Amino acid sequence: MGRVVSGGIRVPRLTCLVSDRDDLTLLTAMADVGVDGFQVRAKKLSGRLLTALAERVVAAVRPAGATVVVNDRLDVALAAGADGVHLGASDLAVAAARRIAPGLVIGSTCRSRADVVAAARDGADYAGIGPVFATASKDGLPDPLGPDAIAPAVGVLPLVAIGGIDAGRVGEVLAAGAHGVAVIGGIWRHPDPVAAAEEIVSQIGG
Ligand SMILES: Cc1ncc(COP(=O)(O)OP(=O)(O)O)c(N)n1
Ligand SMILES: Cc1ncsc1CCOP(=O)(O)O
Ligand SMILES: [Mg+2]
Repeated sequence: MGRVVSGGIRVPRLTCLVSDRDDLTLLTAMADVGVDGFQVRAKKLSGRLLTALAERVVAAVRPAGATVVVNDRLDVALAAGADGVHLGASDLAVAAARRIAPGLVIGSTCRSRADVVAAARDGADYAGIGPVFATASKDGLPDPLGPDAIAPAVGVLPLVAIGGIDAGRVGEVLAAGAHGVAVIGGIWRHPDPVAAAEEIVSQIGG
């Protein structure tokens, strides 16, 4: 499902964000139905516990070929043997992460085409663009960008849309030019998270 974008790096089409509060026993089933990316995002865990969580996620989904990225922490991504790291505005700078880890997948949070251009210049592999829609999963974000913000940012890096995305909204963000989507509530707050993930996979198609 993921496609090679450069240097052999596959940027996932569907990234499921995973925290320590989620049912980790479902991860292998999600990977088996086609979730090709997982992001370990547990903001309150110590480095040690976050590493243990990331190792568990890697063990659960790597056999199916899914990519695992750690949110915020390059050191944890390296320690856990993850494929990459997702960096936001208050994390290590993309350029510094790229110097330290030439072979890792690096994602960068972006809110505009200018952000995406800067992320590409600094060595990012993909841009996480959002929040596209309103989200209940994170406080303190700027107003939703709306799906119309995607098209102007296309053509620099693969865009992974995030924020309020579920199976019913995947179509419009992909039509706007997003390469993929990243999801919390649309999977984990669904009564059947594996079925919800499979439905998003089917909306993305091959
Ligand atoms: C794919 C993707 N895009 C954006 C984000 C947001 O990352 P960040 O700005 O670092 O905020 P937190 O997730 O750390 O709260 C993301 N995690 N993934
Ligand atoms: C971490 C983050 N950054 C922008 S939106 C978001 C949360 C996405 O969660 P959901 O898929 O439940 O809207
Ligand atoms: Mg972050």
